[in-house]
Amino acid sequence: MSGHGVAGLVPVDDHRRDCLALVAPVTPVEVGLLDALGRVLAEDVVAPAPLPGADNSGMDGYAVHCADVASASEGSPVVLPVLGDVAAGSAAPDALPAGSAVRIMTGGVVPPGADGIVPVEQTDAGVERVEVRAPAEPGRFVRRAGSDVGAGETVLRAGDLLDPRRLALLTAVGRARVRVVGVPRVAVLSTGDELVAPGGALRPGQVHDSNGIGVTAAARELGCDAAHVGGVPDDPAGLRSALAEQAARADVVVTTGGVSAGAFDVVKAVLRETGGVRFRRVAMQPGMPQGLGVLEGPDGRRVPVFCLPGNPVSAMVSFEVFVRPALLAALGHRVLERRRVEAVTRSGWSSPAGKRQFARVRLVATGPSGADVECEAVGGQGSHLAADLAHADALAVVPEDVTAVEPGDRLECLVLAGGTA
Ligand SMILES: Nc1nc2c(c(=O)[nH]1)N[C@H]1C(S)=C(S)[C@@H](COP(=O)(O)OP(=O)(O)OC[C@H]3O[C@@H](n4cnc5c(N)ncnc54)[C@H](O)[C@@H]3O)O[C@H]1N2
Ligand code: MOO
Repeated sequence: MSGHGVAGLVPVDDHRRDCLALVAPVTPVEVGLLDALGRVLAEDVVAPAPLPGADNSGMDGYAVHCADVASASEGSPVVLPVLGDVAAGSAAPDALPAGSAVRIMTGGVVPPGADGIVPVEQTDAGVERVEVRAPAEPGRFVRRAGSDVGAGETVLRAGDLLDPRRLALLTAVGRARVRVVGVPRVAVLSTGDELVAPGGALRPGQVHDSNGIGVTAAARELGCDAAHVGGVPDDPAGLRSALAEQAARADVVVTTGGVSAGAFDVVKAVLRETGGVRFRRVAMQPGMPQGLGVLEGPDGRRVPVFCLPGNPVSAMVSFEVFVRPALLAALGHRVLERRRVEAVTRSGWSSPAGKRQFARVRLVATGPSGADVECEAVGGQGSHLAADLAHADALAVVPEDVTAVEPGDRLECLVLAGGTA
């Protein structure tokens, strides 16, 4: 324990570090380029040939010897015979003799000997002979071989995130497939006798299993192959067999519920028996009770398991703070953090002593340029207020030693996906 701790509570950063230590990037796989979108590159990519592959024209016009058209002007054009056409994709043209021109299109290979391009707008657009009405500058509008990428140049490195621009670059250097970090299979087990599958009719005391959908969707949003394995009743035998099944096939297991001090907190009871899972109280609100560890699968498989508290806001915020970075690390990402903005709060609220609070806030862009950000609390901070979480743009981080947030205070906010600022 470090810092201003409350006895028995594990600091948020320590728990986060322990969660990250449980995961490693998934074994790489080779995929087609469109399947690599949003994935992390698992190899360095070297361009085998230069880009462009040859000197080519940057304009539709005529390739010429610049010396031939040095005197050309509107009033006194130079007339040259046109020996042929070079389109983008045409075979490499023959050398251009002095005193002649070829019609060339953007991307067409500049014939050897030609050292400049006259754009078609500065000519009469002739087909057999052309009237050139302006001089050409040597090298102007010629896109040199290798000016974009040199042969042997490393264009992307292992660890780079593949976005559309990078997929286009990989294609340009000749790739159709690429090695990327694999996708973790994430199994989400929500637990509780009171849970009813989405859309099911509720008897008094029952709730719809919103954590199952919320946590599974949050894992999918990152790019994981996540499945909601179902609401598991508070029955030790049933939970044991559900966990054993997932330990045999999943790469990461996430449970929700059953980790506090209740008489039926079955996740804690069952996983404590295995010895591979620790339960602790983390110095945060919401999300105090947490479990983490490893499930032993067949053939020595070791599957990280994260046990999140059942309260709906606690489950989602715990995912955000602990599981999201761990899954991003499994996906090979370098950046594991949400974007942070500093915001001046318009409203005040209380925060528990000795706990880092992740408060649901709405962000408001202010100032003449909209670059300043203010925030205000969305509703209360109770762990059952799931609608407020759904309406929040960000989680404001209230430090452990702050018990009252006052209007005008400056807070660091983790910007959530779909937020407006
Ligand atoms: N005596 C104590 N009671 C509680 C403590 C404590 O330290 N001592 N901690 C509280 C805190 S903090 C939290 S957070 C919760 C965590 O409880 P569990 O992880 O054991 O979760 P459950 O008891 O199973 O459920 C809590 C709450 O959340 C609802 N829930 C559960 N799963 C779902 C789901 N999949 N979808 C929607 N809602 C769900 C459940 O119905 C309960 O209302 O414990 C406090 N208590
Ligand atoms: O700390 Mo529990 O996670 O809110 O209410």
